[in-house]
Amino acid sequence: MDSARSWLSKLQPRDKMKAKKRDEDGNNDGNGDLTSPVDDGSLSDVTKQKVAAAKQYIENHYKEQMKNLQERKERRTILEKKLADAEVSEEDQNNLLKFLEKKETEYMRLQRAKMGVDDFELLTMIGKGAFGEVRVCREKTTDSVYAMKKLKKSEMLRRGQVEHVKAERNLLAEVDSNCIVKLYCSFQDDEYLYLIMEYLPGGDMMTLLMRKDTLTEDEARFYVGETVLAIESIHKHNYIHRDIKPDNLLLDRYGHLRLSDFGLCKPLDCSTLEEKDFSVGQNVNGSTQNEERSAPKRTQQEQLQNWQKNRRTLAYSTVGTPDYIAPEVLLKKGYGMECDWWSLGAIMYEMLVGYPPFYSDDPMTTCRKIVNWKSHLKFPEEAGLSPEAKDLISRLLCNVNHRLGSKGADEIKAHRFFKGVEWDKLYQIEAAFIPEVNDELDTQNFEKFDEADSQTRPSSKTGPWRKMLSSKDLNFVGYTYKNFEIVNDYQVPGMAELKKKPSKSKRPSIKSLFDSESETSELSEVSDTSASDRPQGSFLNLLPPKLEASHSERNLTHKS
Ligand SMILES: Nc1ncnc2c1ncn2[C@@H]1O[C@H](COP(=O)(O)OP(=O)(O)OP(=O)(O)O)[C@@H](O)[C@H]1O
Repeated sequence: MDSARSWLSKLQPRDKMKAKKRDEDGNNDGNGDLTSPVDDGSLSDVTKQKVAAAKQYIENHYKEQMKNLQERKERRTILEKKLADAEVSEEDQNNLLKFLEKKETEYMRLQRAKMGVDDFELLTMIGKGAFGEVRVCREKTTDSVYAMKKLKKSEMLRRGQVEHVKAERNLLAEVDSNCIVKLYCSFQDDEYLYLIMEYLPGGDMMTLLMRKDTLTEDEARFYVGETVLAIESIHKHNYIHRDIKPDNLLLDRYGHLRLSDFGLCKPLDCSTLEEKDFSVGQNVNGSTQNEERSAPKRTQQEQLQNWQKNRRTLAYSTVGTPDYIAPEVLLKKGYGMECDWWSLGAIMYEMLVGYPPFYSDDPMTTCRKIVNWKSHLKFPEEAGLSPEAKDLISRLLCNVNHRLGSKGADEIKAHRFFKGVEWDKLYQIEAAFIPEVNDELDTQNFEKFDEADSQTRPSSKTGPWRKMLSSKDLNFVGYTYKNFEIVNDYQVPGMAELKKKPSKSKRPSIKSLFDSESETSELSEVSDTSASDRPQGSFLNLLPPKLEASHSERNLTHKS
């Protein structure tokens, strides 16, 4: 922090000049000293905002620096240790250490280089949300393929989502887990924020469910299990997702699940409603519960068809779907991590029944049903759920106090629905479905989007929010980020090669000395290894013996 202070004191004279200029312009904001810690009420909002932004910038900068330094030290220690253990001549040892230092310097230079949208070739659109779009893209200098999520700043400001989008970036940058989509870098220009993520070509759970109608319990066990691990990993970092839904469960090329879309939750606005609005028999549209009850009861099949007809429209609408949101979140009563376990229950129900538990054609009615879950949670006979599945769902879709998971994910893992699941092997075994992916740009597992539609959208450059934006917009300070490991793999010539698996020769090759377990596993996340390179094992290993036969039969039809 000492260096932070000296950084600030260097800034002072120029900012004092700016403040003086503002004073002359009649925009007096007090003493004009940006670093003054005393807010005597004379500071303008703009100045306060600048101070906060500078503080955040400095904090991020030094946190990042410390992390880099630490990692650099660790890499050196690992190499030194490996060299000490190996039969390598002193000269080779020195050369390798020098080589590492040279590469480290190159990294630092790369890290300082500014990334921008022009560094990427934009390809097929694979997703559309309330705030922007997601596209496959290719980095021009390296040919590496990524997914680019582009978010409109004006939209973020208008909807008060700035903090949420920062949370998303922070979570992606902070949590390094197999279950979370990996962030490579983030940057911004005047109009947009950009997240460059790994491209997960397996599609999302919404698309899978729309293609399959329902999953078997064995298949659901696999996906619900991986979702449990994903939720657990964000909870461990003290994040709550609040908006877990099938659209946010992405599948990698091997069919394993990763959680995405943190912080951009857009719950239906029920803030004007109170519990009594949901409970006295009148729904938010003014129709009564009796009216709804008197409507002809749909069979499971009819309800499923109706849901599928409306599903995509709901997903791309600006309000989104409330179907998976916990009652306490809807009621804005204050909520904790348990709300994510409710969403898990709703998703599990949809996997097995075909539509979510509180589905209605009108989203506000869905909200009412969620809040009154006691009288609306029903399991259709036709769906034929096992008692274990019903029990788990019922223990997730219930009051916070009784909800499984409120004392940690282990409570859920221990439920009898998961009997036989080896949790620490879940991400290494064969997935329930292996997506068909023909090449790194294949987008067959995604919906087709109308390109013309995205280009005709009005530019925020002309809107009232434009005034608040500039590429140095204070609202978005601290958004820019680069993932060292990824830059490392792709941009430093020779480094990826150095991280390949050890050669089979008895004497370790110089290159193989760079290998470490964590490095190779990280590399396998992004490199083009074939499915057969994954650890052997099968989803069948997870299942209780009596379920195995039915699962393998289904595998024949689902896996091509
Ligand atoms: N890294 C990725 N790899 C592959 N597909 C992705 C990736 N990120 C997002 N998608 C696709 O884009 C869709 C929308 O992404 P996401 O939900 O993150 O965007 P959003 O604008 O925040 O949407 P929402 O309206 O749900 O908040 C996802 O459902 C998925 O199909």
